[in-house]
Amino acid sequence: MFFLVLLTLFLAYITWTFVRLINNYNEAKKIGLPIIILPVNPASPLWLFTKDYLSPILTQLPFGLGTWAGLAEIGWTYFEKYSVHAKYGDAFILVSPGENDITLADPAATEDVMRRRNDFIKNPAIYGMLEIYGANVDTVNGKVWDRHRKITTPPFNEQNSALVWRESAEQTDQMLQVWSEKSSVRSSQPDIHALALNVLCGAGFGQHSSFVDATSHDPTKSEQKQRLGYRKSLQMLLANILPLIILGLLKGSNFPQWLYFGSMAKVSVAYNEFKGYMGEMLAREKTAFEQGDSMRHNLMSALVRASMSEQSELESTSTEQPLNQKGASKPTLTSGFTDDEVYGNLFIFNLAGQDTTASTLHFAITLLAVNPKWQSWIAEEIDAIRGADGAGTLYYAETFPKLTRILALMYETLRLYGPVVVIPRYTGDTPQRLVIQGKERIVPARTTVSLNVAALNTHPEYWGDDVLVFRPDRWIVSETSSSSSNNASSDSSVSWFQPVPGSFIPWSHGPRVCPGRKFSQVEFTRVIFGLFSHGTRVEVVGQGDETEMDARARVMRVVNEAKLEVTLKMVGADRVALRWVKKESLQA
Ligand code: HEM
Repeated sequence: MFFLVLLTLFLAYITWTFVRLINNYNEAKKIGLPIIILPVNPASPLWLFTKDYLSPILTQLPFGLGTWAGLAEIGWTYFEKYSVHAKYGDAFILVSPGENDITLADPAATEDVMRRRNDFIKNPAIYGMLEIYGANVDTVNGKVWDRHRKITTPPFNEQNSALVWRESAEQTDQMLQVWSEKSSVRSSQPDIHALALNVLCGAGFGQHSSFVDATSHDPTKSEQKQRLGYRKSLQMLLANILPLIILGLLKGSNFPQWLYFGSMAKVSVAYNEFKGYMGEMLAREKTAFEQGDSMRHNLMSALVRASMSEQSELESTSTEQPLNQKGASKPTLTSGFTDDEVYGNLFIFNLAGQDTTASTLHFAITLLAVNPKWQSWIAEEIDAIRGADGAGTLYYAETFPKLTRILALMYETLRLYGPVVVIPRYTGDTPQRLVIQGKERIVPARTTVSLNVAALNTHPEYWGDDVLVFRPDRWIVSETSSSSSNNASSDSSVSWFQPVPGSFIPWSHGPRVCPGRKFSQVEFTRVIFGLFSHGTRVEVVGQGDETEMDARARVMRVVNEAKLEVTLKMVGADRVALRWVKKESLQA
C-alpha cells in the first residue's frame, strides 16, 4: 500500500513536471530566441540534493544527451564563461519545469535591464531570503526601494572612505607582519576574510579590532567581553549564510526555537546575540543624534543620522503622523527606517561587503604570486607614490586617486574572477518589451532575465583575442607623467580603457549599482598598496621537487576550479602555500 502511494506521488510529480516543461516551452517559443531545454528545475530541492551524484553520470551520456546538466549547476556561468553564448548567441532561453530564464550576454540589452529597475525587478521569492534581520535596500523594489536607497546612500561618503582607508592600512600592516614571520602561508583565504571583517567592523560599526587579537584595544573587561562577542557572532553568521537563510525562514514560520540543534542552534545563538549588539549600538546612535553629535562616520552612525533626519524632516512638514506612546513619530512608508530596517540594512552591508571584497583580494594576491611581472608593475607605482610623499602621511584623499595600477589590477581580477557571476532580474506580473540583439521581444510575466556577468566579461567582441588572459594593463590605455621619467610617477595622469556600456558590470550598473563600490575599491587598493611596499613580494611555495613553473600551473588549477559559494571562492584554498619576502635590493 505504502509503495503504491509512493509510486502514485512519484508519477504525479513526473506528470506535473512534464506539463510545466511543455507549457514553458510553448511560452518560450513565442519570444523567438534559441532554446536550451533543462528537464529539471535547477532550483528544485530534489535536484539540489541529488545533483552532485547525478551530474557526473549525466555528463557521460552518449550523443550529448546530458550536457544540459552543466547548465543546471549553481554558478555555471563562471565555468562556461562566453562558450555557451558562442554556440547559441548573445541571448538564449533556458527552459525548465521551473521558470523560463533568458540568459543575456548582449551589453545593450543588459544596460537596458539594469536601467529599468521597476520593469525588471529583484524576484521577491529569491531576494526575500536575504531579509535576515529585516527588509533592506538589497531585497526590496519600487517605492520601498526608493526610501531605502535614499537613506542608505549618504553613509557611503568620503569621510567613510577615509575611515576604510585607515582601517585597511592598519589591518594590512598587522597581517603582513604575521605572514612575513612564516616560511609558508596557507591561511591566506581565512586571513583576508578576517581582515575584511575587521575593516567592516571598524568602518561599518565603529568597532575596532586588531588583526591578531580582536580584544587587544579594549580598555575594560566588560567592554572586552562585549566586543569579542560582537565580532565573533558576526563572523559566525557570515560564515554560515545557508544555515542562516534557513534559520530566517524558520523564524518567519514561527518554528519553535528549542527544536534547533547542531549548527542551526549555534547560528541561532549568534543571530540573537548580534541583534542585541545592534540594538545597543542603535540606542547609542539615536542618543548621539538627539545631542547633535555628527562626528562619527562609520556606516551605522551615518545610517541612523540619515534615517532620523528623514523622519525629522517629515515630521516638520506633516502634522498627520501617527504617534507612539512616547510621542515620537513612527516611521511610515515615506519616512525613515524602523529598527528592523536599520538592522536589515546594516547586516546586508556586512553580507554584501565582506565576502565580495575579501574574495577579490584573495584572487588578486594569488594571481600576483603566479605572475611576478604584475607585482613589479604595481610596485613601480607604489614606490613612486611613497617616494614623493616625504612626510609619509599617505592620506586617503591624496593617495587613493594615484593608485591607478592597483585599481586596474582590481578591475582585471573582477573581470575574470569577480565574486558575482550572474545578476538575476524578474518581470514579475507584467510582460516587458526588451530590445535584444537589435530586435524588440516581449518578455512574458514571471520570466527571469539573467545578466550573464561572467560571459559579458569574457565576450571576445569587446575584450579582444586575449580575453582569458589576466592582463591588468589592458585597463590603462596611456599614462602620462609630469615629474618622472618612469610611467608610474606619483603625478601621472591616466587614460582608462572604456568598456562598451553593459559589458563590464562587476558592481552592477544603473540605479541599483552597488553602493559599496567605492568602499571596496578603497579597501582593495589600500591592502595591496600596504602589502607590496618596501620591496615586499609574494611567491608560490613549491611542493617536493616541483619546478617554479609547475608550482604556478598547479596554483592556477586551484584558482580556476573556484566555485560559487554565495560568491565565487577558491575551494580548498589551503592547497596554495605563499611566501612573503622582502627583496633587499628593491626596498624603497
Ligand atoms: C568587490 C566588492 C563588491 C562587489 C563585486 C559587489 C557587487 C555587487 C553587485 C553585482 C550588486 C548588485 C546585485 C544585484 O543587483 O543582485 C551589489 C549590490 C549591493 N552591494 Fe555590493 N559589491 C561589492 C562590495 C560591497 C560592499 C563593500 C558593500 C557594503 C559595505 C556592498 C553593498 C551592496 C548593497 C547594499 C547592494 C544592494 C544595492 C541595491 O540593490 O540597491 N557591496 N554589489
